Amino acid sequence: MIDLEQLARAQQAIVAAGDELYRAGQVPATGGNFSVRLDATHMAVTASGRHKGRLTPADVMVTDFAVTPLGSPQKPSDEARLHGQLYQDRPEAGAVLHTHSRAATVLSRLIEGDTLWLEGFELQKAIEGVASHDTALAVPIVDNDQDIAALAEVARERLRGLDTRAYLIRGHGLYTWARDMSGCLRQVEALDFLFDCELIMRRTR
Ligand SMILES: CSCCC(=O)C(=O)COP(=O)(O)O
Ligand SMILES: [Zn+2]
Repeated sequence: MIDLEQLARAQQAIVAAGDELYRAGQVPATGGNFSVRLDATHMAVTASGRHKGRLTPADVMVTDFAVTPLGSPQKPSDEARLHGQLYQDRPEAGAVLHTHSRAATVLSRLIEGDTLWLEGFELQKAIEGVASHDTALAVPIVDNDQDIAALAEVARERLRGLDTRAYLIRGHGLYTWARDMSGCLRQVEALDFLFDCELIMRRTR
């Protein structure tokens, strides 16, 4: 049984996140998708194809973590499986944001390996679990795939056993998760700042 007041709060949080992220250039042209954990098996997630800067609560639907809709005729985000999988595998995840910024898109293409290493930036501490600028922050990278089930399996294997709060899909964008939506928004902002810094440093090397 879904708690309807909790669902309404989740819908509001997702609508507000879309507005903030669109204004920040993080989700152009309907890109991106967002979710909030509702209970042990369900999430509130954006419906597919919506403009993320112009969401209303009706654009946020309930599915289980296997992406079966609950009481909605709408189609969930094409990438909802990636959200559900994170809630299944990461008990610490209360909210998940997927964004398509320029920096995430370009930097993930410039790196040939499967990891972006960020080191020496004070803002690394904005990521949950990071206590010092002095530790290297690893952001796993997986190759993009239009087959979301296949992409989900590759991401699950890549993340297995890692204490991370984010990964990049090459040429596509960022997934990040946190205890709640405000932590998740902070991580999107911090990671994108760090991606920008890394791009500038690579240009000046
Ligand atoms: C035009 S963006 C292509 C699809 C995508 O990557 C995305 O993030 C949005 O898909 P959704 O089904 O969640 O709207
Ligand atoms: Zn996407």
